[in-house]
Amino acid sequence: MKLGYYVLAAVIILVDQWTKELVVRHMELYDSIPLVKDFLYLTSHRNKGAAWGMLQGQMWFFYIVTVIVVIGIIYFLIKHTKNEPFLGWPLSLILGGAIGNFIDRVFRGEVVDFIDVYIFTYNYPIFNIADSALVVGAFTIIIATLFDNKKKEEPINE
Ligand SMILES: CCC[C@@H]1OC(=O)[C@@H](C)C[C@H](C)CCCCC(=O)CCC[C@@H](CC)/C=C/C=C(\COC)CC[C@@H](O)[C@@H](O)C[C@H](O)CNC1=O
Repeated sequence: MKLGYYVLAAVIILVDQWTKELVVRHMELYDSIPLVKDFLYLTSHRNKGAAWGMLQGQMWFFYIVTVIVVIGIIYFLIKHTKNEPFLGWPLSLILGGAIGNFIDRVFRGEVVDFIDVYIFTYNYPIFNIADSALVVGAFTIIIATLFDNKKKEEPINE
């Protein structure tokens, strides 16, 4: 149970909450500031749901899922990072991201989003630092697990 993992999660939460506070304080809702024309904008947005605005307003569902995710990750960080050290930091990213959005859901009743990306003509749903940490953490674990399984399947060369 490395303290470093919790520090990483705490840093994610602080950066996430700080950026959301800046957006709430200095931007009107739906204000949009182009950072990179046709690609990256800072757009003040709110979401009462999950990814792609799914399950709008189902706050209790989100509270329960987040608490389960957080408890599961803390359990994993305590139990499993001894023999699988590579899992520690992606779990911390997910932990920080989940708590970051949880704080919004509890204190604002909605999540503050502001990272507005256009991939060619597709306007990807506006997200935030917490979402980024969640997705990076989740993908890292998926890929690491795939590689890990692949390694186990490879025949041992005599
Ligand atoms: C990142 C998970 C979403 C995040 O989950 C959370 O909080 C967790 C801790 C609690 C949820 C109740 C449970 C997760 C459900 C899993 C899920 O949803 C499948 C995701 C797949 C993934 C494959 C790539 C898409 C990702 C999309 C987006 C993020 O891309 C970077 C777009 C984000 C925008 O729609 C933005 O408005 C969302 C808003 O900020 C609230 N955020 C959440 O609900």
